[in-house]
Amino acid sequence: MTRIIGLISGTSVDGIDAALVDISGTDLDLKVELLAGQTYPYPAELRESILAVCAGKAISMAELAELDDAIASSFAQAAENIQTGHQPATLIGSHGQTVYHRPPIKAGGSRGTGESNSLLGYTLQLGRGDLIAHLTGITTVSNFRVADIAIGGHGAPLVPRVDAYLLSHPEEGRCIQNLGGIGNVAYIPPRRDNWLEKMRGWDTGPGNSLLDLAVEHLTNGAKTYDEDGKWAATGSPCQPLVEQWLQQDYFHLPPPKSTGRELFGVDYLNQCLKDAGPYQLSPADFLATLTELTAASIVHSYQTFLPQMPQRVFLCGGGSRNLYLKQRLQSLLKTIPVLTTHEVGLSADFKEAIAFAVLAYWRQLGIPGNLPSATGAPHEVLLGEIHPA
Ligand SMILES: Nc1ncnc2c1ncn2[C@@H]1O[C@H](COP(=O)(O)OP(=O)(O)OP(=O)(O)O)[C@@H](O)[C@H]1O
Ligand SMILES: CC(=O)N[C@H]1[C@@H]2OC[C@@H](O2)[C@@H](O)[C@@H]1O[C@H](C)C(=O)O
Repeated sequence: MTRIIGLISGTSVDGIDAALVDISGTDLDLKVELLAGQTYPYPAELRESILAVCAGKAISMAELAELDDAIASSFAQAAENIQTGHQPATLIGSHGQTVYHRPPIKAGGSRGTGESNSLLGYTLQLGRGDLIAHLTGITTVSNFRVADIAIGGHGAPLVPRVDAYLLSHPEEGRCIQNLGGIGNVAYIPPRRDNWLEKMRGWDTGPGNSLLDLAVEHLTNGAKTYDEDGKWAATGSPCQPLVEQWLQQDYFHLPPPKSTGRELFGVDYLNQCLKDAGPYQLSPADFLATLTELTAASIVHSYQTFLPQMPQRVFLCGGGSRNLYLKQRLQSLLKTIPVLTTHEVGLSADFKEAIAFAVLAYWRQLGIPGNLPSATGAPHEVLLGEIHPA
């Protein structure tokens, strides 16, 4: 058994999710016990700087270096805090903070952002692992995405392989739907025959990113999200707008595929606001319409790209607390029950942090972490760079 800390700040940039876990086994016998989970909000100024860079602000190399180390220090502090009252951990898996993600393009294809001709993807997670290792005195694995990207994969999503071993079922096909800033799905067929090869995974598109940006816009920054989806629930979706927005290229791109705030960010929201102009929607109707787009884009992607629909859908990530979004997903999925991973014993809030603890553990054991059918990489590969303390 190994005691490990998993750390991630996702595309919502709401803070650092830290999980302290005990891990044993390797794949089908993999066992994870969550001892502590906590979200540590970024200092407001640091969050602002990160969001500005994510939105495309140009900064100098000196500023980049400062940002990298400010993030690493916050991650190290989160690792220290999560161990309070527990026996110390011997390993950290730190995802870091994504500030840029560019999916690869197939020859002759387009990634939809039209900014480069190179074929490989590129991704940048800040919060350097060697500084986290130095500050905590704990060996740290970081930079998980780059090895998959270097061989032609998207480097995302990476959690599906962990989902496979923690959430597969002998008879039931399952979708594990993360609703972070960006949404992503892992489809796990029943655990028989070549079930792992039959798995699928991809980024479904917006999770909370458009909703959060809209709430910030509509409240002049007073609120950052719609708690439990209460505001949106008082509105009604504008169906013609949803249909129009569903025409967007990304939703029709076959998986494997990945995306980020580069696509579903501020510019995207501004276009949505523009499109909504002629309909004169109330703020609640606008939020309900964005929620409907989020739910419908997810369900359409299952209907279009899965070999068969799952028997149950399990939500995780902050958006699983948005009851209106959950209700819309349930309504569109009709008889397929929509639950949360919490209901099958895995924290819906800390699953991503737990996953990076598992990926660090696999890296140390020499076990590959990517699932080629989800990242599009040509083969399995070891993920992460090890920084000894
Ligand atoms: N009670 C709640 N009601 C509605 N939405 C919520 C609630 N709690 C959290 N959220 C949403 O969840 C978001 C954070 O989710 P999460 O931490 O899973 O995202 P992330 O890890 O940053 O993203 P990603 O998975 O894309 O990397 C918040 O920005 C907010 O929109
Ligand atoms: C580049 C990047 O940080 N991608 C994130 C993002 O947030 C959700 C979705 O887009 C997913 O692809 C990924 O994170 C999770 C942890 C993953 O790799 O599975």
